[in-house]
Amino acid sequence: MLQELGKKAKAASYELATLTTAAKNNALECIACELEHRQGDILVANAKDIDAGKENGLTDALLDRLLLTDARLAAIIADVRSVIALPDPVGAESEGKVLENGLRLSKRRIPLGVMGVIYEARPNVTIDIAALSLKTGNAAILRGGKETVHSNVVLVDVIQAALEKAQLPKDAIQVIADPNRELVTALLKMDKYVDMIIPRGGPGLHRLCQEQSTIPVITGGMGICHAFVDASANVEDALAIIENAKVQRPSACNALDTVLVHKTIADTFLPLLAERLAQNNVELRAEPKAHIALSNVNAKNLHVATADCFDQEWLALVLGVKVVSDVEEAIVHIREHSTEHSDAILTDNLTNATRFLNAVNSAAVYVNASTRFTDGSQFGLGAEVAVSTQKLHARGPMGLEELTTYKWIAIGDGLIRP
Ligand SMILES: NC(=O)C1=CN([C@@H]2O[C@H](COP(=O)(O)OP(=O)(O)OC[C@H]3O[C@@H](n4cnc5c(N)ncnc54)[C@H](OP(=O)(O)O)[C@@H]3O)[C@@H](O)[C@H]2O)C=CC1
Ligand SMILES: N[C@@H](CCC(=O)OP(=O)(O)O)C(=O)O
Repeated sequence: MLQELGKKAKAASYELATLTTAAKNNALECIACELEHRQGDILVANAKDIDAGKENGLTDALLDRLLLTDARLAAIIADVRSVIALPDPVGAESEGKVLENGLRLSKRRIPLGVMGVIYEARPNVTIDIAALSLKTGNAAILRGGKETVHSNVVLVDVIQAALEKAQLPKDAIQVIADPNRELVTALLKMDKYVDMIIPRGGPGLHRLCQEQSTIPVITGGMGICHAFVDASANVEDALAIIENAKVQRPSACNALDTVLVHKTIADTFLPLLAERLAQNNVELRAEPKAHIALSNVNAKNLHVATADCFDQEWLALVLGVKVVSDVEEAIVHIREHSTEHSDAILTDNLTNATRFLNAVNSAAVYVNASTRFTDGSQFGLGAEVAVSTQKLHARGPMGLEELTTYKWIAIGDGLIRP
């Protein structure tokens, strides 16, 4: 079954690679219209996933990730239309030159081919990946989280119906509906048909891909994200940024996990932070110095940090807190504990901001802004296929450009190499 999926995806990818931008945009508009038209079916399927999720004891955060509503569907449709409005990177020529022998050379941007994407139980991701893949002339085989299988089957059915209306191969976007994990492992070996594997998920999934994949992998990895509050930070701004980064959507990979506070402001800043976060029921896990700074505060959610606290991606309303001597100690801590996803410095000191930007090598490094911005839509990329936490060939939110590669175009006139 999987081999058949791969074969069809490969065949579709050859056709997609030569489409005009207008044809691809037309297909995306058909998808937007079909999503509007089939809204009822989609919400019914999603309700089945939600009911099953509740029966299986999914947490509120995971149920929220799974849920579709009228408003969320409208936002998904708007995202498809924003991808239509973006420039198509495919076909762009660069580095054009004529060699002394007359050979005319240039680089032309082309699709990757077929992408295998394994991702969490979030139905909007299905549409995001499909839209970005189609706009870049790629085919995709999708394997979303098992909890979202009803939603994904209907969403891919909607996409395929729209592709047929647009007279494009429906196999451009296919779904693995069987939740058996052995199929994921089998997908990782389909190098004959699949050009790139993109796993969005936790360490178990990444280990599996590292050990089993015979196909290049771009990892959308977990985020252990930090904010360093420097001595010169604007207190009100710092409190608002930390609150946003921790509370606005704690289950996301770009949510904050650890706050590092400069020792000279620890006694004043930490009680204010504890008070602010208590209003949002955030639990603090404080290392000894931070715990002392909080000792006079009636912090009902305060706990002593255990050894592994600073290597946790909480995905919940929990925050590690530590006092550091200066920006250098903050950088050392981040190098040791960060997953190189998103890290921030909150400061009014230009020298320290510059030092942090140069020394911290995460996919997104922020000055005086929330780590929650690491997102394709927020970065103006329309959507994202994943937030890459590796160095090759893409980093951070992967939009259209990151789903392409290039080939050299060489035009001669009967030229031979002497
Ligand atoms: N950087 C990024 O782009 C993103 C990162 N994340 C990260 O993902 C994690 C949370 O998502 P969560 O859903 O819990 O992630 P999981 O890793 O548990 O699941 C993600 C997907 O991988 C599959 N999977 C996981 N382990 C295996 C395995 N051993 N064999 C086969 N398939 C496997 C799951 O399948 P199944 O359905 O069977 O469980 C699911 O489809 C966090 O760490 C978060 O930071 C999340 C979104 C985006
Ligand atoms: N794109 C996201 C971040 C990645 C994401 O979807 O995370 P998750 O909540 O783990 O599925 C956002 O910030 O909106």
